[in-house]
Amino acid sequence: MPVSQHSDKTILTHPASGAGAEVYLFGATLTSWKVKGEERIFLSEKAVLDGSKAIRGGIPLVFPVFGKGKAPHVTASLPQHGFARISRWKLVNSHEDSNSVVAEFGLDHSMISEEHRAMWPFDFSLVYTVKLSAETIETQLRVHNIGNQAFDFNTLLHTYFLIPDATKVRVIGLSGVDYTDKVLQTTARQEGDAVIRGEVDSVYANLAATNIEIQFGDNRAAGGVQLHKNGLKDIVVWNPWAEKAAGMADFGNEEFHRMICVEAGQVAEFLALAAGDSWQGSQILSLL
Ligand SMILES: O=P(O)(O)OC[C@H]1O[C@H](O)[C@H](O)[C@@H](O)[C@@H]1O
Repeated sequence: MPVSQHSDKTILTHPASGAGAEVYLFGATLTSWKVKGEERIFLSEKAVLDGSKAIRGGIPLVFPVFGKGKAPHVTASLPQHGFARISRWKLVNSHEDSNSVVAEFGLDHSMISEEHRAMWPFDFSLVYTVKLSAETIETQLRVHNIGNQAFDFNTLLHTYFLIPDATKVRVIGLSGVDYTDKVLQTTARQEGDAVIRGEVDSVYANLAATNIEIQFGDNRAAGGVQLHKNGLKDIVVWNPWAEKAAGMADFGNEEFHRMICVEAGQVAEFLALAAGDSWQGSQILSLL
């Protein structure tokens, strides 16, 4: 079966190509994308997969706040990155056509904990669609305001890429973009490709470009992944490096060498969604 449901996760298989993906219902977190015989998504060997905390790796979904909300904003008491990544979603639909296999996951206000509902009292519905094709995977989030009052939200497809060597990776497509460096607590303009030489936590705001490349070395021959984004203005680049990694219980001490997060979303500013309105954003990953 191209889409099979197990107790805790959904497995998508693209029969003609052998490509595959796995999505945990907890957080609708995609934890694996295999294409051309290789895993492309980083999942920590220490990731907790029992639903007791956010999954360390894959594509956690950030909603409705990025990082920790700040008073007096209504998101101030929510956990870091919101509740979507720590709520149990359900598989609402699956289908296939000649090119792709699709699974759709849903989360709405009736499915989140009482505690989170009290912290963020809006009526919403999220639909997350994962579309696996022979050489690409598309992940799309739709946000529906089904209540009678407007709400603000951030969202982010917090993608952890599995890479051969963090010191060699280049993130292409950010040159000339202003960013907030959360490590140095400064703002700057990116000149040239973004590279990793230590802890990186940068929020690039309002990119005109829609294609970002995660190139594994100095040229395309080194391989890599293209991230094509749609309706998502901002990009976050993150690598915790040694010291932060050592302080994270669910991240192996040496794992920072083989991962980079390049995260497409709406985080520099909140988006406002009027009662009855919907919004959508997506990314398509493909190999370079
Ligand atoms: O540890 P988490 O809550 O999963 O957050 C992991 C990281 O997510 C984003 O990339 C943020 O920019 C970082 O500041 C944060 O450390």
